[in-house]
Formats: sequence, C-alpha cells, structure tokens
Amino acid sequence: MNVLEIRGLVKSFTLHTIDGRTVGALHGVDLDVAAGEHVALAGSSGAGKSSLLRCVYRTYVPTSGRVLLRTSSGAVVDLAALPDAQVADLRGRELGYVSQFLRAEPRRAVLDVVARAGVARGMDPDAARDAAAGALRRLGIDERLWAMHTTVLSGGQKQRVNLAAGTISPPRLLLLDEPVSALDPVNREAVLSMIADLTGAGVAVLSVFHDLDAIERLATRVVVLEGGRVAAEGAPGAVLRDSRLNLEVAR
Ligand SMILES: Nc1ncnc2c1ncn2[C@@H]1O[C@H](COP(=O)(O)OP(=O)(O)OP(=O)(O)O)[C@@H](O)[C@H]1O
Repeated sequence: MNVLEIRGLVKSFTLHTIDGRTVGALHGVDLDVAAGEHVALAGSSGAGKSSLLRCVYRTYVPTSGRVLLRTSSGAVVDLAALPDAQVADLRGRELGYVSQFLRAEPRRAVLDVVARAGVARGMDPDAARDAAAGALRRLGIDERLWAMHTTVLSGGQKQRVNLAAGTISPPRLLLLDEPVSALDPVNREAVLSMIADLTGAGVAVLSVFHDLDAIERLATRVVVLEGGRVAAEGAPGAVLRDSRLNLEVAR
C-alpha cells in the first residue's frame, strides 16, 4: 500500500526581484513510496530534489499536481491542497522532515526540543522525555549536553538532535534532506543504521543523500530527477552504475 502518491507535481517560482521571471523546479513528477520502502532521489545539482521534498512537507506550496498521503487512519489527503492548519497538524502526527539544518527556538534545551516533537506526535510528556533521552543516547549526544541550549551545539550535533526529534516516534512518512552531511564516520554509521531500522519497521522514507554509499545501503529504489522530471528509476545498484545518466550525486 502506498503511503505517498505524487501525481503531475509542478513547482515554479516567480522571482519578483528579477523582473518577475518564472523559474521551473518541477515539471510534472509522478512518484510513489510504499510503507517500508526507502526511495532515494538522485540527480545533478538543481534537478529539483530538495524542492520535491519541500513540496511534500509543504514548505513550498505546489503550483499544480497532487501529493496524496494515506494517513495512519487510512484517510487519503492531498497535501498540495490542504489548508495550512491541517498541514501543521499532519506534520506533528504523520510526517518527519530532517534536513541538515536544525530549526529550533534558540533558548530551548536539547532534551526539550526532542521531547516536544514527541508530544506533538501524541505522546504524553513523561513518555516523550523518556523517548527523547533514548533517541539522544542512541545518536551519541552526550548527556551533559541535554540541558544546554541548541545554539551551543556543533553542526553535527545539531544534525543528530534534528534526527532525534524527527524520528522520536516513527513517523508514517520520513523526509530526509542530506541528514548525514555534517557527521563523522562513527555518528554517520549510527544515523544510517537508525534510518535502516525505521524502514524495517514500516516507515516510508523519501530521501536525498549526496553520498552514493548511503543510497546503495539504504534505498530500496532510486528515482533520478533531471531538470525537474523523472529521468530514470529502479534498483539502486543498476541505476547508480548506469554511467549514461551522468549522475552527479557524489560531490
Ligand atoms: N526558493 C526558491 N526560489 C527560487 N528558485 C528556487 C527556489 N528553490 C529552488 N529553486 C530553483 O529550483 C530549481 C531546483 O532546485 P533544488 O534546490 O530543488 O535542486 P536540488 O536538486 O535539490 O539541488 P542541490 O543538489 O544543489 O541541492 C533550481 O533551479 C533552483 O534555483
């Protein structure tokens, strides 16, 4: 059963500061992600990978097309057309989005940031704190940092706090935009194995990694975007080794 079905997704931007011209990022993308499937987006810089993730999370409002999410209750909602308040509610309950940047209130403690994500997913506050502690421990965030404000963290620590918050309880659909870009090998390994476990537990994952090794290890399918269109898709090994596609995913 598909958790996500994208049909005819178009996203263009009007550049008001540059004579109002329009830039197209996505030109009619169709894409499905099933429960327990990890679909990695590949393609050269500017191909539309991040824009696609942002349209699904609704950071960007799609220009046209449908972004259908089958929620845990079985209902199907079109994220492209949903009012903002309902999108905010779904983000708390069903969607996890982890980018390389931590978006958190600067004066909030690390443990609190992660626990609040759990409460937004419907956990009671005590359970959320326990789950937050477990997630931070698993991702190698030293307990001495838990009471500190997120602003004092290094880039790699922020990235792991972000992951802990995005995955405190398994979301139905996890969106990952370069989640390991700032990590050293040991922490990268911890994050990759956590993502693999989530897929194993039935989470649908749609990701962007600029790291071929991570894609080969984690993805069940690769979708290659070129110029805002799907250029190829298939099993990671076959797609990534196809030199004709001139992939520039490893930069
Ligand atoms: N907020 C925006 N305003 C204007 N144009 C944008 C915006 N976001 C993306 N674009 C344009 O959309 C196109 C696709 O960009 P996008 O960031 O989705 O590509 P990408 O495949 O993720 O690239 P990269 O691998 O370099 O991150 C580019 O031409 C980009 O300039």
